[in-house]
Amino acid sequence: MKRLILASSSPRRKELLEMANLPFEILASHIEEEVPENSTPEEVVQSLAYQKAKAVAELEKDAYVLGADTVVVYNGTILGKPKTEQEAFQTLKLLSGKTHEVLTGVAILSRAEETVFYERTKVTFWDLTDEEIFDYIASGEPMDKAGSYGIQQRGSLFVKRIDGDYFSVVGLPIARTVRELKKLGF
Ligand SMILES: Cc1cn([C@H]2C[C@H](O)[C@@H](COP(=O)(O)OP(=O)(O)OP(=O)(O)O)O2)c(=O)[nH]c1=O
Repeated sequence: MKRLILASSSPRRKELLEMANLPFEILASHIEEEVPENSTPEEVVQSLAYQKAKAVAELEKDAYVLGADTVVVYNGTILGKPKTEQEAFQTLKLLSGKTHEVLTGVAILSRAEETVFYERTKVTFWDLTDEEIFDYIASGEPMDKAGSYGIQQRGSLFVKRIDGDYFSVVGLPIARTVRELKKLGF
């Protein structure tokens, strides 16, 4: 029986992986994430997912360890979690009425093998009024989320169109992840 560890403190990733009906443990790594310089957003999410999984894989040598990372990309720029409410406002103002991409990188590592991939989802927002943005920030929802919104909560009210895996926007492309786990013998 193969052991699977989710290297994440995200309750959303835990819930999504639970849908797979595979037994797993959780061991979050709390590493200092190092963003590789001069790299594309696709490389960044895969590298960060790898770093999160690697930190735990080094401690748990007989397990498969899954790490993931989600970013929002607009106009080639990565928009991560907002550091301040002002930054959340600027981000949401930027995304208003436009289409952005959400990239989630996933790494599954064991001593013997590794799989790293990413999924891209395009999300189009309605035009947002400043009042809508202020109210949303006051709810506290944007602060721990890439791109300053959560599509699974009140952020859903901003979404006009989505093209790609919804669950990848929430934090883990579960269908692809399960397919990759099956290839690894789960
Ligand atoms: C765009 C978007 C992001 N998010 C979340 C997913 C991720 O949890 C978070 C991006 O931060 P991440 O650094 O990817 O993950 P995390 O810090 O929450 O968890 P861990 O590193 O321990 O695995 O933003 C949503 O919940 N909904 C959304 O619509």
